[in-house]
Amino acid sequence: MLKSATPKSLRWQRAKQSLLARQTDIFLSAARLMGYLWWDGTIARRFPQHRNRRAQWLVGTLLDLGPTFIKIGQALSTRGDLLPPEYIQALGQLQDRVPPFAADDAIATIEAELGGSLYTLYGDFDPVPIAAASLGQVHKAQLHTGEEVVIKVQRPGLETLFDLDFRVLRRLLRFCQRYLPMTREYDLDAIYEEFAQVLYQEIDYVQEAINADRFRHNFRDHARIVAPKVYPKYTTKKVLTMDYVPGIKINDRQSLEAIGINVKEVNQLGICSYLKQLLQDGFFQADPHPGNMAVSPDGCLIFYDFGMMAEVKSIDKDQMVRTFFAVLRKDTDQVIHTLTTMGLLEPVADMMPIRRVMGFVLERFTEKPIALQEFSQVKQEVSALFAQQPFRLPAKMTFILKALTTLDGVARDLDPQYSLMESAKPFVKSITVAKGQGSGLGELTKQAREYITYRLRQPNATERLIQRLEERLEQGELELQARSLETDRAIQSINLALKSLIYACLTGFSLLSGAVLLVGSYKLWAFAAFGLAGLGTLFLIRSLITLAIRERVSRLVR
Ligand SMILES: Nc1ncnc2c1ncn2[C@@H]1O[C@H](COP(=O)(O)OP(=O)(O)OP(=O)(O)O)[C@@H](O)[C@H]1O
Repeated sequence: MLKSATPKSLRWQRAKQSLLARQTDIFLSAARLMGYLWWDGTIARRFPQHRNRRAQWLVGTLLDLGPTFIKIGQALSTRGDLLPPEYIQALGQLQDRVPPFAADDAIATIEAELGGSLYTLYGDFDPVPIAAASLGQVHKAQLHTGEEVVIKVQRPGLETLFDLDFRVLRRLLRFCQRYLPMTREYDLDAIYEEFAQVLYQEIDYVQEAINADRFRHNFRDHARIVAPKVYPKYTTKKVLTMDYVPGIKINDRQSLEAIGINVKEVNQLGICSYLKQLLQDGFFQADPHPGNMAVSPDGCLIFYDFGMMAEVKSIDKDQMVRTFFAVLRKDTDQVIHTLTTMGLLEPVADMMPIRRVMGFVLERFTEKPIALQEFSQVKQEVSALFAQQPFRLPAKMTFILKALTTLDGVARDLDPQYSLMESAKPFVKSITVAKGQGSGLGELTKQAREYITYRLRQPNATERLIQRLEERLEQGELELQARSLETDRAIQSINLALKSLIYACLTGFSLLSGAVLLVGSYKLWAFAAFGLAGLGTLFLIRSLITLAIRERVSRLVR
């Protein structure tokens, strides 16, 4: 029997899990996290080192709680809008820190699932896994027919643990909805349902095999995109056997450059393959993190993981060409129209916030890399979008956004200056020169002509400035303050006249009081009142003189 080092036991790896013990663990961790987030957001706001420590605590806790929570952490690692940057950075490491499980357990699963002893099934098997992920681990092996393969084996007891965790999470959700009013802002039920659906789909390797076949079929004419071939005879719900296709991790820029791979080309390949998946096939890999993509020594892009796929309505080539040129022209309405056709946006009564966010994205991000922090500038619009009832960002759109932001991170690791439009060009070229129905050539000619006219009609710098000001006024970013010199002068004169009136009243009242006090033999008080009257007279004279001078000057100016 093969032996391997048994890794340190974590809480979720206990042989028997009771609902109560699991619930206590999860509730306590959730309470601590909320406390920490509150503390970091208020009292320790100016101490990033505290947040760093807490972020490390969170990573440790998620690892300790096991696969369900590691997956939640991975999903959260792209939500810079929800968590502080220190947490985001720490959660990014979750991918590489999942401990492997014992080879004996992997072998037991393979034998139970495929119904035979290991060496009747495979010619060779390496007990040391080449990778360990949250849901399974990957062993290299060889079929009796000689093919080099990898076997992805699911972690033992994963489905039972998922069932338990999702029951506890449902209870946690009810608790939050009942006792924490601020959590009612989020549609927690929808998030829960979506998450459960995605995770259960991910632990079904038969489904993953079907996805992999479909993906391979879609890229059958693209020699530089590789998806390993699956062996259905050696595949079940918990065991997946596929061709061994080694490669260099896509974000390992140094190793790629060392063997002479052009990272710009890799970016182009990645972005074009995603555009094809999204627009042409309507079937895309929703989790493009660096562990799921690699580059072969001859520069091909390898996709490994087909557990998390999403479907969208594909669009025809004419519409694709139209949309591409609309992006170049920064034509917000056309782009919104395409997204609505694809079911990625739902039309609402007030489309202004959507238009503004889209305008912002087209203006800033088409020519240069996306900087997520720039989104803070349109945060108001984004929250306005969510506040709009019944506005809802369709779940698929959140998938796409997650996929695109992850892909963008990978692309930027490779080439910090990459340009989305530049990298997309080969894809646009490929759809326009493709033969067959709706080849897009006619549309391309029409769009290109319109684009040239658009470029020629581009306003000069001053016109652009005026246009921008107009837009900002329309969108309420600027308020117009009209001030006239004439009005200003009139207001100042009225002010002075009012002051004079007040001084006159004060003088009169003081004189009168002085006289009364004098008659009543309050000499001292009477002098004080006369003094006040004198002072009032001085001020009165001064403001009357100023008023007269102002009058003169304005008459002269006029
Ligand atoms: N066919 C293959 N050939 C060579 N290496 C592979 C193959 N499939 C997977 N690997 C290696 O195993 C690693 C994990 O694979 P994969 O992403 O499919 O596992 P996973 O359990 O679905 O992980 P996660 O869901 O966390 O992304 C990959 O990063 C890659 O290094």
